[in-house]
Amino acid sequence: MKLEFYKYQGTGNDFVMLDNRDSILPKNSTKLIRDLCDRKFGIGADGLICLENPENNTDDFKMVYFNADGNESSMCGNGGRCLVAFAKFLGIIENSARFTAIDGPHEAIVKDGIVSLKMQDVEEFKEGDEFIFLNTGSPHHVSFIDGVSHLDVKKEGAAIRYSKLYRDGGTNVNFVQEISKDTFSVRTYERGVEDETLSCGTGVTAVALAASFTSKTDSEKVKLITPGGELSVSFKKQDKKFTDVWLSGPAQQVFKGDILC
Ligand SMILES: N[C@@H](CCC[C@H](N)C(=O)O)C(=O)O
Repeated sequence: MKLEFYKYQGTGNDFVMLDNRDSILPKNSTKLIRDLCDRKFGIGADGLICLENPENNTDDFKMVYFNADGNESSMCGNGGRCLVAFAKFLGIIENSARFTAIDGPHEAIVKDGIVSLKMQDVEEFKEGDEFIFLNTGSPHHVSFIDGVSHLDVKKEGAAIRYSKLYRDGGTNVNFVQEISKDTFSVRTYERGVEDETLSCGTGVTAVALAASFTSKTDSEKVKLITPGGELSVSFKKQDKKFTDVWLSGPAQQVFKGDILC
């Protein structure tokens, strides 16, 4: 079988993109997706995303996300932004989009190469010993530390992801250092990739909200510096509830191809 694919990246979080409106991806493709995402034997990516037909009259398309391990997972913020750029490339949308992902409906705007994606409202925070846990479409453990650039993120992230705190579903883990009152440096260990990725959209969203929740910032627009580039998150905070949450940053097509599988 020959599969046509596109490769996208958003601040270095990279994805195989399939136009699956005609169901080109066979059902139960866990091994195939894992093989396509393999960096030595396949295309190489942190995940694979299918653009599918919308399930209602108001959406432009539907998003289905798989981690590099081949399993369907929760929301991917950078992947959602890349999918919007892909939908624009395919001529499905112009400069705005509405779509549904596993965590519910999303809106997006494309302007000057920047894709801004509206994320779900957040009002549940768990405060632990030197960490905050919240769900921004995907689960995130956020830990504010010093010396983030020297950290062994794979080792320390895996220890938290597999700890008894998160035994059932696991979690993504973000290590964060404050640079200034509205700027934070973030490195993320991603569940389902089981390694550090260059950037994580739901992760930096969690970091921005956690920084505001813990009064580390009083700004409603936060800049996040990841190893793959810069993202921003804006929101409205009312007491401990966060609404109108937008994740913004670049999303680019890297190449297209056909792969035999
Ligand atoms: N890279 C993503 C997060 C993808 C989901 C995550 N690996 C999980 O399974 O929870 C992002 O940009 O949000």
